[in-house]
Amino acid sequence: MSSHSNSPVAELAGRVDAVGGGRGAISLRNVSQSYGSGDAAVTAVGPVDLDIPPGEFLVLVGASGCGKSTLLRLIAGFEPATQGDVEVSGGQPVPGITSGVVFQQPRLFPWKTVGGNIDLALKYARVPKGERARRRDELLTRVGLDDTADRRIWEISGGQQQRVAIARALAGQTSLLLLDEPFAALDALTRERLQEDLRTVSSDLGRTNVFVTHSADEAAFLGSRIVVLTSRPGRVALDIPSTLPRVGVGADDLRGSPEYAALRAEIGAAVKEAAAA
Ligand SMILES: Nc1ncnc2c1ncn2[C@@H]1O[C@H](COP(=O)(O)OP(=O)(O)OP(=O)(O)O)[C@@H](O)[C@H]1O
Repeated sequence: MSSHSNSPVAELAGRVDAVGGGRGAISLRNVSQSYGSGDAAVTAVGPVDLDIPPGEFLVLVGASGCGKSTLLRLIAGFEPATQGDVEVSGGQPVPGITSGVVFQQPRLFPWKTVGGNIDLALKYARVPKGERARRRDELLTRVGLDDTADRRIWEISGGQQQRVAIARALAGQTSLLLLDEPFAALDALTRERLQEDLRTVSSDLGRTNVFVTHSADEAAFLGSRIVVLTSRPGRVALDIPSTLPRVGVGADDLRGSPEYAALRAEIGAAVKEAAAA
């Protein structure tokens, strides 16, 4: 078991979305995204074909500017693809409904308290008013932020703010979590701790995760499958299923294992090769 197997975030995962009916599945068919027109047109990504079954922890990795965030935005439904079909849970992606999103910066509402940020997410998730306070406290307890509901956002650390952002994403109880370099701005220790919590969460059945990163370390540690993108326009250069165990081994043991080292090296080499191609 991970050293954080009983962590609050892990417990929370058990409550998010029942498995079944293809919820959380992602299908990308011949998907491309371009910006601008004429000589100024830029194709950011594609064409990409990808099937992500429910429960997968897919890491998208590639050099800066290769289109990782663009692909994530298409899956979130923030913008329509210029070409191809994007389906989530068997239909069109709908922001805030078919997925929860965590960005590099927590993007919390600074004028609201910690609890107020979660309340708003519960409201958008159409959780009945009478249930919101209980659910909010439950979420905060389970991301390790007991007794912070009344704190202002600037009174808590960056790592704590990112925990609030994760709780907020989970408040919607979506079967898909999209994470765009969520730990990049954090110190190394906090980053490792949150990676461990997230990995433990993901080993619970039911939720699909798509996680964007530059880091081969992070990709090897987190992914049940790692997709390496080419340089812009990002296409699938390599699709690597991870054989690392997702439960039953501690984070330190995993990070110290030769299998992890080999996977990390394979990803690192593939990213370099794909960026140069
Ligand atoms: N709204 C937009 N308008 C014009 N160009 C865009 C837009 N969004 C992205 N691009 C371009 O598309 C390309 C891919 O950008 P994207 O942010 O998806 O890459 P990325 O792999 O996530 O980069 P990084 O790792 O640096 O965050 C870049 O060249 C970027 O400038």
